[in-house]
Amino acid sequence: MSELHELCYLKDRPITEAKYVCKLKEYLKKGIPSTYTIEDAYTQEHALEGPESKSTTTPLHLICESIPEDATEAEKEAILSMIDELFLNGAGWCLTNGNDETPGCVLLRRGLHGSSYWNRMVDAGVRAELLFRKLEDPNVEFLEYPEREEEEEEEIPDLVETVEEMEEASNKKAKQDEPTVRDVGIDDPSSSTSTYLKTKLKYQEGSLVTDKRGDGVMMQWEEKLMQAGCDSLFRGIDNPDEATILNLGFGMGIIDSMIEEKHPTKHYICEAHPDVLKKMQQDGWMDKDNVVVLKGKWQDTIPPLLSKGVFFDGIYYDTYSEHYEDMLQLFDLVVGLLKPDGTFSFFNGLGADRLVCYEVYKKVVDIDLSNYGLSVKFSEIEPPQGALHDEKATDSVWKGIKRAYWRCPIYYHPEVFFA
Ligand SMILES: C[S@@+](CC[C@H](N)C(=O)[O-])C[C@H]1O[C@@H](n2cnc3c(N)ncnc32)[C@H](O)[C@@H]1O
Repeated sequence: MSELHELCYLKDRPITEAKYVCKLKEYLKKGIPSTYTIEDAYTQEHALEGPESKSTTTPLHLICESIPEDATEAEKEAILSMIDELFLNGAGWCLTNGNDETPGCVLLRRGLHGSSYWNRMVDAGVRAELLFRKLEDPNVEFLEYPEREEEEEEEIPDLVETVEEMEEASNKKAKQDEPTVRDVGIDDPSSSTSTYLKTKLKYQEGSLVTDKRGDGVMMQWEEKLMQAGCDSLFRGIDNPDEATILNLGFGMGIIDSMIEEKHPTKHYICEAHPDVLKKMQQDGWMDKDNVVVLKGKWQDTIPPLLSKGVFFDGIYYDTYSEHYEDMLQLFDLVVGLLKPDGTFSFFNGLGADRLVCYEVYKKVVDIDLSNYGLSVKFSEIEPPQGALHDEKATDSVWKGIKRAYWRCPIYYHPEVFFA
């Protein structure tokens, strides 16, 4: 094990600035990467060759694992400085160790959710996500690093990755981690809309799933979340008989049935999948006087409404196989279609496969909406216990479903309105 890793075990108490932060800065200045893992150190120490280890126990993981329960205020400050220093030097907030835990997950397991350490992880995630967006933006030009003078060159240990390598690695990781609106797996054919729309669907007891793989598109256990969504759409309306509502994504029609119970004047439903449209036809949705079914992708059917003078009291968004980028495009339409006192809400599954990512996206969404003069308020809803259990548990809601798309102990229900 390297000296850097030894330091991050925080064994020598009290933990002080002089003993720990200064030493850490020294190691980082020497060129030891902030992402140097104990697995890398082992491989180097034993001069091993072979495939690189996939698990990455970084210095941040070690610190999060080692924070003493009885740390004094001064010690906490020193530990936070160490975390800051690591982030300043490119440490990864979402790298996972052998137990598939990010540093934030380690804190959560240790009961440190909501602590200052936890907030540091979330803030680093938000910064990384916003920076990644800039790196991807073709309109942003980056200055080249100036060539260093020969004589100035210091000897750097061969552990150091080049800036390009570090950027490339972090970009690759960030792309993989870009959340979907509903968390579909990377290997899932439904992770692209065009493939999803060609995938056969099946309605079965309590869920709508893809026919062959059994991926959950929508599930009955989300009823409570849909009820919260429906209530939000009518939030600012005194008389529901004068309400115009838009729902994007019919699925099992759970939220649309709830909306209908409130008798809105006009209820627009946008749906793109042929099997879902067939079901809507069978169940009489096309024949309801107040219902307008927009057949096709919202990207095609909603923009024409902008020039038709249609405005909504409530807009709900819950699709499948779409990414956060799609949602950003939707915000352009929402600002044009929402009445000044209207409410926009959405199924919030952004990053919902781990709490730290979920909280990062909670902040990112807030920042993005503020660019449109919109504010978001989140309320907390407890998902049913069975949603948190794996499919072997008797009360699991995931029985027969290929992959759970929900793993958070709390649902952050969003209500968005003009600030
Ligand atoms: C998770 S379900 C919606 C569930 C719904 N909230 C409910 O209460 O039952 C997602 C729905 O969005 C539809 N969808 C996916 N992409 C779409 C798009 N680009 N435009 C319109 N509908 C889409 C899917 O076919 C699916 O019916």
